[in-house]
Amino acid sequence: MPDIETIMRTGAVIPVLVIDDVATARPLAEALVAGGLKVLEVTLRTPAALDAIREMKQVPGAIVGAGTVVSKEQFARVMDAGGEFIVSPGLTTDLGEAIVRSGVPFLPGVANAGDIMRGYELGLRHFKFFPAEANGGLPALKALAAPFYEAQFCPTGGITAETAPTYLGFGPVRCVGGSWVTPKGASMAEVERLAREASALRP
Ligand SMILES: O=C(O)C(=O)C[C@H](O)[C@H](O)COP(=O)(O)O
Repeated sequence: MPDIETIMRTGAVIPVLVIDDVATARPLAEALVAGGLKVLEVTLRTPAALDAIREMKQVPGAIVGAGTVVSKEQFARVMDAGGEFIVSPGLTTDLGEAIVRSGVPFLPGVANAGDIMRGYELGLRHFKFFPAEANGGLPALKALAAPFYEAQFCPTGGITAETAPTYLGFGPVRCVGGSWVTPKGASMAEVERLAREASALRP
C-alpha cells in the first residue's frame, strides 16, 4: 500500500468524484487513469460510493480511496470495500486515532492552526486544506503553513484548472484536489481530455 506522501506525489491533481450510478464507476476510472490521473477520491456522498470503490479498484494503475469519511463506521466500510486511502473534510481525535492506528494513508481536512496541531499530536504531517478558496485561498494557506514547516498540503475546494498552478507553485503543496475534471454530464472522452490537462499542470 503506498503511503500518503507517495499518493500525494503521484499526480498534480486528485479528482474528487461523486458517483451516482455504479455502472459509470469503472469507465470513469479508466478515463481518468488513461488521462494520467491515477489517484481517485470517491466521496461517500452517494449510496453508490462503496460499490464504486470496488469497481474502480479493478482498473489497472488506479489508486482508489474514499473522501467525505466522517466516522469510524464509514472508515470500516471503506476498508471492507478495499479503499487504499482516506480523506476527511475535518479532523477529530477519535477518527484520527483510529485511522492512524490502522496505518492506512490518511489525508484529513484542516482549516486552521488548531486543526493542524491536532494532526501533529496524532503524528500526521500531510493535510487537505479545506475548503481552500472559501478559507482565503493561497494567501491564507501561506500564512497558515508558515509555523508548520514540516506540513504538506493538498488544497481542495473551489480550485479550477486555472487556479491550480498557483497553488502548485507553493512549496508545501504536493497536489490539489478538485471536481472540475469530471463535470456532470461529461463524456468519458471529455473526462480523459480534462484529466490529461490536469495531470500536465505545473506551477
Ligand atoms: O466531500 C468531501 O469531503 C470533499 O472532499 C469535498 C470536496 O473536496 C469538494 O467538494 C471538492 O471541491 P470542488 O472542487 O470545489 O467541488
